[in-house]
Amino acid sequence: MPIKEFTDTETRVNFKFHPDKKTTLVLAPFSGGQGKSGVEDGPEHMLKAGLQKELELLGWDVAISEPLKDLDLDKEKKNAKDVFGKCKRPALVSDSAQKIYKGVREAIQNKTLPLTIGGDHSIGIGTLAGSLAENPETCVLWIDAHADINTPSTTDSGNLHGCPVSFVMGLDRAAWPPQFSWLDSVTTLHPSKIAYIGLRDVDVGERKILRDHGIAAFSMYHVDKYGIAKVVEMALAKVNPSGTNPVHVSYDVDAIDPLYTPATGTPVRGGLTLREGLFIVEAVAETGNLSALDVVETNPALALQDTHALDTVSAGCAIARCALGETLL
Ligand SMILES: NC(=[NH2+])NCCC[C@H](N)C(=O)O
Ligand SMILES: [Mn+2]
Ligand SMILES: [Mn+2]
Repeated sequence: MPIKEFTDTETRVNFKFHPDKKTTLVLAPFSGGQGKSGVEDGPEHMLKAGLQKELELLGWDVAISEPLKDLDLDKEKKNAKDVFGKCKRPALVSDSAQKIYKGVREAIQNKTLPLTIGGDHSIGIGTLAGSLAENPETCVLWIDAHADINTPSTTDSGNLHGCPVSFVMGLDRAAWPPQFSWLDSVTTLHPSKIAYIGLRDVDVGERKILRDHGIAAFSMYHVDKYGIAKVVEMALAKVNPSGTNPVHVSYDVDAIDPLYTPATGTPVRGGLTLREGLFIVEAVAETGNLSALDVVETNPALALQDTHALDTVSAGCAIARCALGETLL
């Protein structure tokens, strides 16, 4: 059978929340949620790799939004006073997340699917809050080696990219840096509406939070035990039992094994194969319920050789394409 070229606008996938196939690439070149610089260059690398054109070839109309355009990241990161308890750079992280929140809301209001490219995972505060503000029914798949659900009380590192989920859930509100109060006006994410896939490096405090709230957490053990197809099915059944709600996928490239995505700040061995990683978003695409996607933690500066950066960036682009229906044509 000849290989079909991806120029059709008709696909077997029906994006129920985006039947017109319009997306906004929300660029989030941000690194304040952790200590390593270079992760802010993720969006530029993915664009240089041709992401926009690739999505257009899949039949998507692509707009670009740059909510952090006026941010002087280097200058803001030097502000030594931006600390609250153990939390590093809360003012910078909160301000940037709020800008991304507005960008994501605007993308949804324009009837486009927000595809946010990071940047470190602290931007997930903004993207999830944006999705929830526009549709409180939104459920979440968090694809990651880490749970990113530390609170200002439980975090050891003080890096806010390890905390986004707890903020969006409104956990440990009393310990929040004051800058995050804008989140109070946004519907919080209910613990029954998030499932993790790919976990293998979860802090002690995070384990307790996951257990206490009965959060669906599929670790690499479950991937090995059940296979990735069954795991995605179980995760979706848990967060979206009716199958009718929008699904926001927040994808940390470190969920995939560092063999395939080495250029990332907190790599953990024993991860998803590249195919397992892509299968997750293909399966979500197939449900037709994808409503938003984040691809985060690509840090080309951490490559030890050229292929490391290329592999990581191309995996990031592949996640975006597969989520938007490439392999289901
Ligand atoms: N988005 C990430 N890569 N997060 C890594 C978090 C690591 C660790 N659990 C922390 O809180 O610091
Ligand atoms: Mn991670
Ligand atoms: Mn993460």
